[in-house]
Amino acid sequence: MDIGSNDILVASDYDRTLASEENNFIINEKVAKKINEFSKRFKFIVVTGREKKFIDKLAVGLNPTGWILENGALIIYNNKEYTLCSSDWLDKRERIVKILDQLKVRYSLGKVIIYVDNYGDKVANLKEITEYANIEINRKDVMILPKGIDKGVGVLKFKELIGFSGKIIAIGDSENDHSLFKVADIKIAVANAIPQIKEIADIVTVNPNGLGVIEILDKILSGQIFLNM
Ligand SMILES: O=C(O)COP(=O)(O)O
Ligand SMILES: [Mg+2]
Repeated sequence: MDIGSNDILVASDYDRTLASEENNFIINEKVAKKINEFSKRFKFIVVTGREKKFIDKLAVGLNPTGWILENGALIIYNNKEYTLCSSDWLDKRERIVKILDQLKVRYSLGKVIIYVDNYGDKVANLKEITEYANIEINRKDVMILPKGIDKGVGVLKFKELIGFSGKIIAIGDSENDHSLFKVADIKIAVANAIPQIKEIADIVTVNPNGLGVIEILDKILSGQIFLNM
C-alpha cells in the first residue's frame, strides 16, 4: 500500500526522546536532519513541556511540520501561534502563583504554563488547585496548566487545525507523555523511557533518545511499521 503524506503523523516528545539529558537536551544534528527529511514526506510534530525560548536555543536546525509547546497549551504552525486556554486562565494563574508564594516555592511562567521544578514528590501540596488546573509531572518536575489541557489535547487541536485524518504514531519517555499515548494509534517508548511508559507501549525502541526515534522513522519509511496494527 502506498502510504501518503496525509496518512501518518508522528507526534514526538522532546526531552529524553528527541534530545538526551547527556547532551544537555541539545538536538543531535543527525536526528534533526532525519526529521527534516521525514517531514517532507509525512507529518512530524514535536510535543513538549518546554517553552519556545528554550526550544529556540536547544533545537536549532530542527524544522518539523509543527510544534506543540508548554505541554499542549501552545501550538506553532506555519509561523502562527495558537494558545489553548480559557479567557479566565490568567486570573486563575494569579491565584495559583499566590499559593506557590505562600508555600515559598520557586516557579517560572510560560505564556500559559507554570513550571515548578524539583517538586514532583511534594505535588500533594497543590491538591486544592486541581479543581481548576491540570498538573502534569515529568520525572521530578511539575507543570501546571489550565484544566483539560495536556499533550494529547494539543495534538487533537493540531489535527483539527491542519485537517489531518490519518494515523498518529506517538513517541515518548515519561509521565507527561501518557496523554500523548491516549490519542495515538501506535504508542512507542524510547529505550530510556520510564517503566510505566514502556509497559503501555506497542513498541520499545532498541536505541535511546534520538537514535530510537531514527529507528522508528526508518521503519515507517521502509514500510515495516504497519498502520493496521
Ligand atoms: O519537562 C519539560 O519541560 C520538557 O520535557 P518534555 O519535552 O519531555 O515534555
Ligand atoms: Mg520527555
